Amino acid sequence: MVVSYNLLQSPAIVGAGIGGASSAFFLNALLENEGQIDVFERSDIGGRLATTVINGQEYETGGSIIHPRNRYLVNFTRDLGLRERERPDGRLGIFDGETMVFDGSSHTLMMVAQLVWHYGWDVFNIQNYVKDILKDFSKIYEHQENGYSFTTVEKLLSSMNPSFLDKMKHSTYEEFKEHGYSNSFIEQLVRGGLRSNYGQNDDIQAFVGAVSMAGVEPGLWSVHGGNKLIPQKLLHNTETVHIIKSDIKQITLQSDGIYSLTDSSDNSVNYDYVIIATPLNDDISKIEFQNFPSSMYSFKGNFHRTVATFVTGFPNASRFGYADVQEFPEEMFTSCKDLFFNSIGRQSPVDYVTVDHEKYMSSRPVYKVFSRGPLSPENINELFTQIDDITIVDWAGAYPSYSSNDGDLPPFQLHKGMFYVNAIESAASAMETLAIGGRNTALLLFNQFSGRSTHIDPDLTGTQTSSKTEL
Ligand SMILES: CC(C)=CCC/C(C)=C/CC/C(C)=C/CSC[C@H](N)C(=O)O
Repeated sequence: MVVSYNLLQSPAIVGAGIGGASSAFFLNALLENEGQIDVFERSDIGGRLATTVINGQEYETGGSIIHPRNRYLVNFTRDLGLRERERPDGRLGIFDGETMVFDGSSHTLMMVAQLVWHYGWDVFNIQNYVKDILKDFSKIYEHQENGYSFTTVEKLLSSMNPSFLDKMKHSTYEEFKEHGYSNSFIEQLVRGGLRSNYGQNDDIQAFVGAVSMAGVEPGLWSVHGGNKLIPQKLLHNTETVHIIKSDIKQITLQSDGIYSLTDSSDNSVNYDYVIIATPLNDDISKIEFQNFPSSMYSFKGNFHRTVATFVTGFPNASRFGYADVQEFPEEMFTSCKDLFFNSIGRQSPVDYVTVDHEKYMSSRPVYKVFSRGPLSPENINELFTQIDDITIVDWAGAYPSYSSNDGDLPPFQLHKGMFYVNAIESAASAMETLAIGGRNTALLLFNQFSGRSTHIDPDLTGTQTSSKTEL
């Protein structure tokens, strides 16, 4: 099919993280490298891709990781000439607030044996559970290859499998209980993973619970040099992208249907298409909407606060029942719902390489503690001894605060020519879901202005979409 289009103005993308960068990348491909895409980059770049420098070395602030079946992130990493970061081996432990209820070995086979000893067949069943969901989830890649786009998160999820919507209406605990998993498996491994990945407990909706379980599988990785290199290089390598360093504080709908973007210095620019790639939730968004109809979605949901406390020092081994600090696990999950911290993990710098392992082992260890609020000096002294440095990153907009029944989801299309990448975070917040949201908004914009209405909200249930490649 030949599509003719005439985009008179540059479209604007507000946000230069993974969602904004993938939106720009895919839109550029759809526009066949023509024209200009204005990307507004905030001055306070933080969020999931930020890094924290301690003692001259850079560490990932958030917990963002890549699953080998995250097609976009894997392809971006390869195509941008980036590579997987090497990682020192690590043991997993689970602390229930009193004692260590699981203490894993660093040897994979031994660890599997220990998991089976503790949790029985649940260990194998969870792998099949995640595999089955990932199989359906992967259908989105074919839909997007075929140029299909969705105006709502519900329609996008249903195109993968209508049952995904049901998962948003009950809790993770209920989901795994229904599937026959034991209480100890759910309360220790599932809850522990959720507390580490999303700072929340197993009472939140089950779709995010499933994504979190994909996030505790073996074989996950980050990018050498930092995950932030993906959006940075994506934007840099896309010739038609014009980066504007500016904080957009207001979007006004004019009487002629044009969107006027105003920044913190009161400069305004007009666009007929805008993609917003930053969370709009009331409690963290600084963007105000003017003159939009009252029927436009209102962003009442909150974002979850996670504090990352980097401690250079030694863990207080005896507090956790260890005779020696060497026995302390590299990654510690917690299973107690109201414990003052969510997880503790030994950190390696973003440029860690195995050949430097001895240097890494002989230097003072750096641990990252995730918690819901700031740790008190007593908290830190309970967890660590011989402390050299404490660096605190208060991450107000880590991921949405989920509930057990997330019904009212924000749409991808907020207004005729205004789209919203981060709507997808209401289903599950992860780098890959944001890349999918980014491509969906690029396709929506393109399909809309080129009149391809059959490619907007198609009913794909029961159809096997062809694998025809069409960006
Ligand atoms: C629906 C399922 C089971 C998977 C979808 C594919 C997907 C998005 C996998 C990502 C798994 C992952 C790395 C989860 C970690 S939690 C998110 C993390 N905090 C982040 O910010 O990336």
